[in-house]
Amino acid sequence: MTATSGSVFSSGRSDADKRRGLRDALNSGELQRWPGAFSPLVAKMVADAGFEGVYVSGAALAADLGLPDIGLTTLTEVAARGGATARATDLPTLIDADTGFGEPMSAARTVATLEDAGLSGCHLEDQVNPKRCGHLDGKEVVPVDDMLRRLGAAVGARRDENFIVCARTDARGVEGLDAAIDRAKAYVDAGADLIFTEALATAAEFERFRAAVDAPLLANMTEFGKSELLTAQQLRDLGYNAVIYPVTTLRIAMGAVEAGLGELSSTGTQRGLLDGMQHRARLYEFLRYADYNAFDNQLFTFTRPGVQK
Ligand SMILES: C[C@](O)(C(=O)O)[C@H](CC(=O)O)C(=O)O
Ligand SMILES: [Mg+2]
Repeated sequence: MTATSGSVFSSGRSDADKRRGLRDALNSGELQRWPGAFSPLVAKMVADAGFEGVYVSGAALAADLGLPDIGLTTLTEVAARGGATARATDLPTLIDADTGFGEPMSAARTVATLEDAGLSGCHLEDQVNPKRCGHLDGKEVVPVDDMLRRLGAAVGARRDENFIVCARTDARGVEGLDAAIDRAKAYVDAGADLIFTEALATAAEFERFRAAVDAPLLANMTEFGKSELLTAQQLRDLGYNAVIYPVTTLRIAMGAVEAGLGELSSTGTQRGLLDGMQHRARLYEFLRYADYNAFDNQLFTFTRPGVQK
C-alpha cells in the first residue's frame, strides 16, 4: 500500500474529501486511531501501518525544534509543518493548535490558516497563555467564558463545515473531573465537534466522561503522563471515538537515535546498527522514488510531433 495515491507531489485526496471522511468517521462509532507524526515521512509510515488518521503534536513539533512545549512556537511554524504533514498522505490530519496563538481573533485566524494548509481539524485548549504540557503540574485554565469566546471565534472562522474544531479541556488536573465535564458540555453547546479529555487518570474517569457528555470524545494516550495507558480495545469498549498517541513515534525514534549514537561513538562504526535501521530501499518506497523517476523520464522523453530530438 502506498501512503498517497495519485500525484507524487501532494495528497491524492482533496482536503474537502478528507474532512467529510473525518466527520463521518467520528460519527461512525468506530475508534479512530491517530499516531503523532513528527514529520511528513512519519505520516506516510502511519498511513502505511493502517491507522485511520494522523496527528500533529505541538509537543513533538516544539521538541523537534529543540524547544519545550510552553507556547513558544508560532502559527506560521505550526501551519507549515502541519500542512506538509497533511499533504503527505490521504488520511485526515488533526493538529494541535494549543490555545489558538493569542486572543479569540487569533484563534479565528488560526482556524482559517490551518484550513488553508490542508488540515482536517485542530484542537484548542482552555489553558491560559502561555500554555504548559497537559500532563505537568502547575498549568492553569481560563474562565469558561473566555474559552467559549475562543471557541466561538474558531467555529465561526471555518469555511468548510467539516473542518473539525476539537475543544480540549485541561480542567481535570486543575478543577477536578466534575468541572472538566461541565466545561466539556459548555464547549459542545458552543459548537465543538469533538472533546479532548486531557489527563484523565483512570479508565473509570474515561467512563464517567463518556456517560456525561453527548459528543464524540478523544483520548490522549501519551506516555509517562497522568493517564493510565488504555488499549485501543479498552477505549472502544468505553465508547471513545478517537485516540491520539501524540509523542509515541518521536519517543521511539529518539530512543533509537540516542542508543545508536552511543554505539557509533563507542565502537567507531554503525555496522552493528544496520539491522535496526530503515533500509535505503524501504525509505525510497515511502518516498515513491520510482514514481518520481517515471515522472522525470516522461519529461526527458517528451517530444513534440514533427520535431526531431
Ligand atoms: C497532546 C499534547 O498536547 C501534544 O502536544 O502532543 C501533549 C502531549 C505530551 O506532552 O505528552 C499534552 O498532553 O499536553
Ligand atoms: Mg500540545
